[in-house]
Amino acid sequence: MDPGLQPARVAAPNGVAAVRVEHLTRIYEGGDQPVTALAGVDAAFGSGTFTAVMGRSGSGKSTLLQTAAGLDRPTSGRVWIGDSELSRLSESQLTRLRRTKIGFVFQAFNLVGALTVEENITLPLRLSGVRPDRRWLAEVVDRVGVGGRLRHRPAELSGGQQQRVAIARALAMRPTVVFADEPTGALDGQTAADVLVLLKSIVDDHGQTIIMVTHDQVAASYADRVMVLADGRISADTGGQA
Ligand SMILES: Nc1ncnc2c1ncn2[C@@H]1O[C@H](COP(=O)(O)OP(=O)(O)OP(=O)(O)O)[C@@H](O)[C@H]1O
Repeated sequence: MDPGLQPARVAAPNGVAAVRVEHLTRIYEGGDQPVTALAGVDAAFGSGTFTAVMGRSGSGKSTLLQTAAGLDRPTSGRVWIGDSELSRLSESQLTRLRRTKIGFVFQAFNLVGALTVEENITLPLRLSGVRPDRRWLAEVVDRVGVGGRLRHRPAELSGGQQQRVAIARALAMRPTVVFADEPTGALDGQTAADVLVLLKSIVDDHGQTIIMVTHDQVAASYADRVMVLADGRISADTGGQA
């Protein structure tokens, strides 16, 4: 772990963390034996911070991301996105919150091949029926550097460009938090570095909050906090606890 890492800012200026999890537990039933993927995780992710979540395969990283992002319900424990506590929300409220407050970036980009770059970026807005904030969108497109490719299809772009489009799409709604699962896993070293510089600059310049799962120490070095999971628990954390 990089000893030069800065301690995380845990809370937003108004005292509300962008994301908070309390005693988060996820047990998968159904197999021969129940699997405890998360065993009571407590953590707060301050507004404007960039956290890398690391740990060996099977340590619970994806499960933490999925439950914190409201894609999966925990077995017990609670999750807040800003001041919304997810277990209090109905499925439709949760879907709305995911669409408006949360951005996702995945290893496999997950762009829609039949849509243009511009249509991909504005898809979350159309799905939520939200009127686009044209100035913000222009800023996002400019920031990720895909302005010259708006009418192209994803297949016409390089992997790095596709991931930049996915990042623009994740930011289109001005979400409270962006969850990124191995966002550079499919990219070569230089392209990965460019994408990580972009993510970091979005945190530094726009106060965006990013939680990124990665296996890669180099990728983690761009974050201002590194949290390590082992057997569903936090085994190391350069930032503050909840
Ligand atoms: N749907 C599921 N059903 C049963 N067990 C599961 C399920 N999803 C995950 N697990 C188990 O939960 C544990 C944590 O899995 P998780 O995917 O969160 O780990 P991870 O740290 O993200 O791993 P990797 O780095 O390999 O992606 C593992 O033991 C995994 O086998």
